[in-house]
Amino acid sequence: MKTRIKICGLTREADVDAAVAAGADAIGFVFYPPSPRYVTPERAAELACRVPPFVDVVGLFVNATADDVATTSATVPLNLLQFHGDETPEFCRSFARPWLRAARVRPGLDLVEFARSYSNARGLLLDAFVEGYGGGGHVFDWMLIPPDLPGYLVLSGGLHAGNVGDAIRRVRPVAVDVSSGVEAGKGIKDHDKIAAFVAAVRAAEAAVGSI
Ligand SMILES: O=C(O)c1ccccc1NCC(=O)[C@H](O)[C@H](O)COP(=O)(O)O
Repeated sequence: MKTRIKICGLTREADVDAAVAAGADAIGFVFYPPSPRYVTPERAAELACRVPPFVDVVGLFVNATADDVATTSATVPLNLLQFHGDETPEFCRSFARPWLRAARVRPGLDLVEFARSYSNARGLLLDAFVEGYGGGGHVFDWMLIPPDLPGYLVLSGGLHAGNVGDAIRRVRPVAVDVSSGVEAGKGIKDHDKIAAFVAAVRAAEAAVGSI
């Protein structure tokens, strides 16, 4: 089965074009001001105009106010909201728009219980537990992922062309998400790394599919 790909933290037109051309299924904009990948809703709206139909535009929030989420959602044509902070299930559900719940994985976090409490999410994005909430370029221990995790699993955290094949073979996520692993610098994507990442995903899914 196809492993879908989200490229996150885009800030430039050329990088949006490169992600789309490489075959990304989703691109992500970070609406968290402390992040070096932060873009304003107005900037994201400009960038989103370059995204063709059937490529999702994902808006990422960390403990934003309901007004900020609503205002951003009215400014940018977001297909999915991604909540990456401490947002409650009620908060996540309150925008009448599909959403992803990020879980910052660490020992002791009951991921099955976490997934059940966010059962209305379109998917559970498993990321490393890093300072600054995300975008850290760190791999968490995939052995912490329970085999009976309900819902759709999006694997994130420190992925790159060199490890995403192993990630797909071991975890079998429905999608993978990457930011640092395809960058030349924070918020500056490396187009060769994007292409290499997508190629590695395609090679791995072909190999898994043949098993
Ligand atoms: O990308 C950021 O700067 C960021 C900041 C705060 C919260 C979340 C953030 N990114 C969320 C993502 O979905 C990233 O793609 C994910 O954390 C993986 O990042 P990386 O390990 O750098 O590939």
